[in-house]
Amino acid sequence: MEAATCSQRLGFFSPIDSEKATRKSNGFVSLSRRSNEKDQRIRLCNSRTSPKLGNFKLSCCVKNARAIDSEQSYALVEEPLILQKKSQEIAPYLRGRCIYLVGMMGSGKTTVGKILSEVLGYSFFDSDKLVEQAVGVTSVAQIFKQFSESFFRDNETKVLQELSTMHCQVVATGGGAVIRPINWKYMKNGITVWLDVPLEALARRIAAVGTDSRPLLHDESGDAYAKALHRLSSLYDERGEAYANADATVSLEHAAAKLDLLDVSDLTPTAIATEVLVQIDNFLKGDNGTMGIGRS
Ligand SMILES: Nc1ncnc2c1ncn2[C@@H]1O[C@H](COP(=O)(O)OP(=O)(O)O)[C@@H](O)[C@H]1O
Ligand SMILES: O=C(O)C1=C[C@@H](OP(=O)(O)O)[C@@H](O)[C@H](O)C1
Repeated sequence: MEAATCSQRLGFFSPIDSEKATRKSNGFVSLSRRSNEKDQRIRLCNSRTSPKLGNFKLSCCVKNARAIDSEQSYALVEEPLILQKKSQEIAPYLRGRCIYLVGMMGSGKTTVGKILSEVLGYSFFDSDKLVEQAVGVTSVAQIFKQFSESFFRDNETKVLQELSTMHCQVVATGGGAVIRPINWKYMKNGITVWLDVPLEALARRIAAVGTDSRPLLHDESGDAYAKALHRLSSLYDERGEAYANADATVSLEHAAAKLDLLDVSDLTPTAIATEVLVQIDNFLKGDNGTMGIGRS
């Protein structure tokens, strides 16, 4: 559905091209227009978390509203609709195959994976959480501390083996799942997608949330961004080739360029989820020229 149709369907709003749109600091997107009598403002969904039209939280108020022009804001309103359209387009060709998101720590596997699962009607699993449940602890950090990294890796492989027998799920894998060839055997029962995020952006995200839950990055002292960037760089040197085994790659740099964005940080998780579906579609059509398995 086009955004204009959406707003028209709401019954009391003119087509979108006569409106102004902007994102609020709370993540909501506002559409506003000036009428002869008063300003009207409508709040649509939180575009970061609620891609489904059916989930739009709607409220309308009449007050003096300052409208800000921004082409990017129009895109934000339309993003959930574009995502939904793309998912409807490729769903029949997925035929229930699972989607495995791989990528470095902090690349957005969990955030984007949840959005994808919702729009595709799939279940969502975070393999780290399944390992925690299997071991009976509450954090991966605890597993590394009480047992060892190799104990964690063994359990990660068992979890991926179990998941590989299932259908209709999006799996956010742990950043290191790619290093064991046996894990690829299990993940290749579905479609694997690499979220390729520049290391500087990863370090910024991780510095913002802290490294407590990521034992391979945890360091008590020093500048969090610099430490994270340094450690991520050496992990990436070891793993870069392994990530490239994925069936499809979503390069945030390419995705940002496509949308005329200067910085990958301006890409919303919804836009990234859409790009995942675009790249899966290319893979299914065999457009990547090497491993296409055909859409039908
Ligand atoms: N597109 C994005 N833009 C900005 N921050 C993001 C984006 N995607 C994820 N994040 C943030 O980065 C952090 C790591 O994301 P997460 O989804 O947990 O990554 P992963 O599962 O790959 O480790 C979280 O704080 C999340 O909110
Ligand atoms: O890169 C890695 O080796 C790891 C990534 C983590 O998952 P996320 O990528 O979800 O942070 C988690 O599996 C563990 O801390 C090891």
